[in-house]
Amino acid sequence: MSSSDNECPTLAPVAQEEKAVLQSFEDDEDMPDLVDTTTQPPVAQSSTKSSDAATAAGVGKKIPITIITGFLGSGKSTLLDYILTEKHNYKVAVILNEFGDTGGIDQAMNVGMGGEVVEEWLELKNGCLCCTVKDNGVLAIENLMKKKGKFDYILLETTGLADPGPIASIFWMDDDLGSDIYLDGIVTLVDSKNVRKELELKKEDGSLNETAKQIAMADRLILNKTDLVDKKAIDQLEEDCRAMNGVAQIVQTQHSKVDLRFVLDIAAFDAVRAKELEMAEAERKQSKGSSATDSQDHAHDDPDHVHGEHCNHEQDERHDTPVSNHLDKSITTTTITFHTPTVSQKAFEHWLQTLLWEHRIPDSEPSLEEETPSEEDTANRLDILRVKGILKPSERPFGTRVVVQGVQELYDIKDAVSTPDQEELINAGRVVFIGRGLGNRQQLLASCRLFMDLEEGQVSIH
Ligand SMILES: Nc1nc2c(ncn2[C@@H]2O[C@H](COP(=O)(O)OP(=O)(O)OP(=O)(O)O)[C@@H](O)[C@H]2O)c(=O)[nH]1
Repeated sequence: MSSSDNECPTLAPVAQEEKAVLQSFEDDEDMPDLVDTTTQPPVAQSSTKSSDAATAAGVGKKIPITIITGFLGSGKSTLLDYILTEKHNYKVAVILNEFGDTGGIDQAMNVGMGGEVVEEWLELKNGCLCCTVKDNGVLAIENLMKKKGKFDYILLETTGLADPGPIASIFWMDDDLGSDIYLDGIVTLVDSKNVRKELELKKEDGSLNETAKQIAMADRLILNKTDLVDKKAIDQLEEDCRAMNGVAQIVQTQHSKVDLRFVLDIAAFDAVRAKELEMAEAERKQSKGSSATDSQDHAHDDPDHVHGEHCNHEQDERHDTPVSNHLDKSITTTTITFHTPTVSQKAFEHWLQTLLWEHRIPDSEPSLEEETPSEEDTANRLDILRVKGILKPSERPFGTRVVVQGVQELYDIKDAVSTPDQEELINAGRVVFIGRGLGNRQQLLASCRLFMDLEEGQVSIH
């Protein structure tokens, strides 16, 4: 499937829903068995179209994994619960990626509820499934994969304090795992009532906080708990989220109830279409337009604005609800479009590597590796959280298209499998960057032209 499709694919009916939940284990050797926790009668579905993954329940087929993330209390467990009790044609294995030892049981008890009590689950040792415990995490998944054939979808719920980047990279980049599973997408729950406060939480080292990263890296954003905010505020929140992440599809909901096609089997890391990226850009522009009008007489637009007695807009109901334009404005989405038949992949990668690895927009000057970064450097530091694009490399036979994917410092370029859309036939491609420090677009454009040896007009930025 293509994530660019406006309509998500429909899932086939199931003869028997089977939920595979894993029991907890104390060490890496003690791998749990998959257990059936539910046997429920089939419910008629609206379609009979089957997904590739769903029909690939046997050995030798890749299994999709969806990462479900979001800040504490945003509704991740509620979503898991909802997915597991809804009808679909997947036999789902759930991984709870816990942090610390207090929340695990509560969360595990939330999993797989459908009237029944789930008695067994997998709680990954050492909590956070990030770089420091990557090997354990990989081992756990490898062991899990030995049970292949008993399930055909993996849902991984992160802790609310997780940076989804390292977790995603495990499943996206690990060569051993890569043969068995693929990262289908990152789904981020947003607590519509509290997200603005969460985004204000500062990290001591000046790095981006987890909520910001979770929103920026999402393929799907679920604005949850809309019952706790008024409609105007939730619409504003959607606009603000789109300004941060212009490529994620966004839905508003309560109690994490979403069409399962919105979150499962979205192939976000495979199917990238130029048209889709262009649509994201158009939506973003629309959002900006309405925000600009809105902010003309509204001091909330000032990132340093603090609400208080001096506020001259007490009538604004947003004072009682999440207030507009207080999402992390340092994170933006920027789109580069190449208006040439092809571009050099080698040159592009060179440029991309500097952006991602040196955390700066390169000009002709190389960085001084040994130099301790000043406060100003830290403030201006480029932090690209997500890259998504499609290119036609000049080094390849004409017409060949490649998909560019990046999560934090990792990136991957592989051949596109989708048929080209009109946009891809016309130009050499389009790449979207989401991150902090992308505000100076002219500098970014100049840097791109320099590295890729492009004339004015051969590349544009939005
Ligand atoms: N009012 C309201 N409450 C909700 C909604 N969605 C979830 N909740 C409640 O919010 C609380 C937290 O939801 P969870 O699903 O446990 O959130 P979580 O993200 O898994 O939380 P952590 O495990 O702490 O990170 C629970 O009491 C839910 O019942 C909603 O749309 N509206």
